[in-house]
Order: sequence, then C-alpha cells, then structure tokens
Amino acid sequence: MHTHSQFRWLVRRGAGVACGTRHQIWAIALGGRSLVSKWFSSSSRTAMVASEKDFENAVHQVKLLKEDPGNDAKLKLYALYKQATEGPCNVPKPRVFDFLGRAKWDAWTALGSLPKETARQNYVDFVSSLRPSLTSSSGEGPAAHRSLPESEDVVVTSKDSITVITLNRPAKKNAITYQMYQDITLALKAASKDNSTITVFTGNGNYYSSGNDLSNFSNRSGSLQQMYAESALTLRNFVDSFIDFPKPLVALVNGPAVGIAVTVLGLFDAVYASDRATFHTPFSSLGITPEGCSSYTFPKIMGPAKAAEMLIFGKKITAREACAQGLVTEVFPHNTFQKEAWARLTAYAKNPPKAMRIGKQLLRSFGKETLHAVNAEECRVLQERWLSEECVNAIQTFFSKKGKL
Ligand SMILES: CCCCCCCCCCC/C=C/C(=O)SCCNC(=O)CCNC(=O)[C@H](O)C(C)(C)COP(=O)(O)OP(=O)(O)OC[C@H]1O[C@@H](n2cnc3c(N)ncnc32)[C@H](O)[C@@H]1OP(=O)(O)O
Repeated sequence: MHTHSQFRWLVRRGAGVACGTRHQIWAIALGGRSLVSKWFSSSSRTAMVASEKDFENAVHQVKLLKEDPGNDAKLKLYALYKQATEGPCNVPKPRVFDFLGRAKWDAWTALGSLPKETARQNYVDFVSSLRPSLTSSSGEGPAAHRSLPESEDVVVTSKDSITVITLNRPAKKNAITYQMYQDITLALKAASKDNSTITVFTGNGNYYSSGNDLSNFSNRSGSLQQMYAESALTLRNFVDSFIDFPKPLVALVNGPAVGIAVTVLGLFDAVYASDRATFHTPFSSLGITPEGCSSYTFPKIMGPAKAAEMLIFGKKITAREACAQGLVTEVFPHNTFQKEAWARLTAYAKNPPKAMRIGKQLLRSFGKETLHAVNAEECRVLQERWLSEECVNAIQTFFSKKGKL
C-alpha cells in the first residue's frame, strides 16, 4: 500500500537507523504517542490549507531525502501522511512484538480526529522545516564545474555564463532512469538560480536520448499502484521544472531523440540539431500516451495533422523535417554541429541576462497555467496506461525479444 511503503522507504533510506537498533525502536514504541501528540498540538494551529499539489510535492521531497531525519521525524511523517490520506487510524493495533508496527500505529492513533486537510497542511509544513537536509545535494549555488553527486548520469557544467546539463549514459543511449529524472529536476532548479544566462541540454555519445529507461518499472519495489503514482508525480515535477524554467533554455540535439526527450522540446526556447538527429515518439506502440505537454505544444507548433502523425501514429521524423515543422530551430551538418552551435550560444550568452529573462517571461508566461493543467492531465492518463495490458506487453517485448523501435 502506498502509505505503508512510504514508511518502509523511509526506513530503507535511513538504513540502520529506524530498524537499526532495537533500542531506538523501543524508544519510539514507548515514547511515540506523547511525542506525536506534542507535534500535533503545536503544528495544527496553522490556518493555511495546503493544496493537493503542495502535498504531493512534499511527499516527493521526502523521497528525495538525502539524510536520515531520525525516527521521531519519520514517525511524524508517517502518521501525518496516513491521517491526510486515510483519516483517523482505522486498523487494528499490531501484535505486542511488532515494535515498529506499534510505534506507527501509536503515532497515527495519537492524531485522533485531526481533519485530513489539517494533517495535509501539517505534513507540508513539517517537510518544509526539514528542507535544508532534504536538498543538500541539489547542486544549488553559483554555476561552477560540478556534477550532481547522486549520479554520474547527469553532469552539470558551466562555461561562458552557460550552464550545460549533459545526459551522460552513452552505453544506454542516454535512456533516462528514475534517478536521472530527479537529478534533471534538481539541476534545472539550481540553474534557474545560478549566475548563468542560458541553460543548455545535450547528450553524450551518438544519441541525444532514447527517452524513458524502460527498466524504470522493473527495477522498483512496492505495489504497482504505488510505483505508478510515484512515477506520475516524478514525471509531473520533471515536466513542471521545464515549464517554470525562467531563463532561455536551449537543446543541442546531437543525435536521435526518443519519447520524452522529444516531447519536452516543445518547452525549450531554441532547439539546434545535428543533421543526424531524428525525432521519434513511439507512444502508441508502447501502449502509452503523449507527455511533456506535447499534446498541447505539438499541435500549436506544427499543426494538428503533423502532431497526430508523430504523437498518435509514431512517425519518426528527420532533423530537417522537424525544422520545417517548427520543432527545431536550425539544423547543422554533424561535422560542424558542436562548433557552430557553440559559437551561436556563446554570442547569445553575452546579451544582457535580465532582458533575456524578461523577454522569455513575456513569450511564455501567459500559457503557463494551461501547460501545468496539461501536464497534470497527461500524467493522470499515463498512470492508467502503465497498468494496461498493451503497455505491459510492449515493455516485456523490448526486454525479452529486444524488440526495437
Ligand atoms: C518508478 C519509476 C519511475 C519512472 C519515472 C517516470 C517515468 C516517466 C515516463 C514518461 C513516459 C516516457 C515515454 C518515453 O520516453 S517512450 C520512449 C521509450 N524509449 C524507447 O522505447 C526506446 C527503446 N530503445 C530502442 O528501441 C533501442 O535501444 C534504440 C533504437 C534507442 C537504439 O538501438 P541500438 O540498436 O542502436 O542500440 P541498443 O538497443 O543496443 O541499445 C544499447 C543499450 O541501451 C539500452 N537501451 C536503449 N534505450 C533504452 C531505453 N529507453 N530503456 C532501457 N534501455 C535502453 C539497450 O537495451 C542496450 O542495452 P544492452 O547493451 O544492455 O543490451
């Protein structure tokens, strides 16, 4: 179940802490109830009401926890989450030797009849009070040569006032893993605050990106419902970070791009492509549906007929076709692609940064609410599609017969 596994996850992330010593578990089991009552009475006074989105974001933040927040905090998070999602404790008290189960049950029960909305708000407040330790590896701060510590697969560098986010998994055609979605989201957040003027996305090796790593779903534990809810939220936050990105965002598409690596291009301010790049969104053959706001941006960019050919029928197009359709800004011969594109970017980066930022705001801010709504709806629909037989079979085919695009 979603909620239980959230706690399991916390326990896992805090390996050797929550389940580490019997002593600590006893401490929770014995002291949990009064502690939780204290948290409840101090934090329930707030008058604000967190939105569903704030709550989902807070849940997501907890999953990004880089440091163990301690058993008390984990119990508090667990109890507030259960109360916010299910209401007052409604399960039998666990057996006497199930220390952890008892501690959790006590923490939840101690919240009594606290309304769901208040529990949701308290959860959000509590998570934001933990935030410094949550985001310790976000890579925020001045853009300097750096790579996100969590994985080598997303590398962030800075040069000539340009922050470069490179997908660096060439052996897997830069397929995007669960960790990479999170790292890219963090990298964009950091880039939005650093002192660069332009942010660039590119891929290392002969692919720009083969899109979602199809093993994302087989490598995770927990129930399917939980996994898909988590995935939808991860995807939604990932796409939101492109929608909200405040500075000029440029893609250097060095080779073929597939799936989500193509769809989010509709949210970029310029897309420069090598003539070896192709653009392919094989959603229907994978039993899934468009994301990255493409169901809205593609028809606007290329017209509904061309958008349908790509997004519904999965037609793969060349860089030149993509340019003719408005998805790509300019195509360069592969041999001179890096040189020409970088010369262009280096010159652009010398423009006054505030003017570029405000210019982008004017171009983009009016459609933002719509984009967020589209993103939410695409993620909701995808969550259903992932459970479909069509999708399960397509992914199995890829890995069993190595069926390719
Ligand atoms: C809890 C989970 C969290 C999930 C988080 C959110 C999820 C959001 C999902 C959003 C929806 C996304 C949609 C998409 O992006 S759909 C597109 C998915 N991509 C594909 O279908 C491409 C599949 N790959 C291929 O068809 C071919 O690999 C390709 C044509 C790209 C290249 O063929 P080529 O013959 O040149 O190279 P190989 O096939 O030998 O590839 C080399 C190795 O790389 C592995 N590979 C490549 N792409 C992927 C991929 N997308 N996922 C996983 N692995 C991939 C390939 O298996 C090879 O590996 P080995 O060397 O180990 O065999």
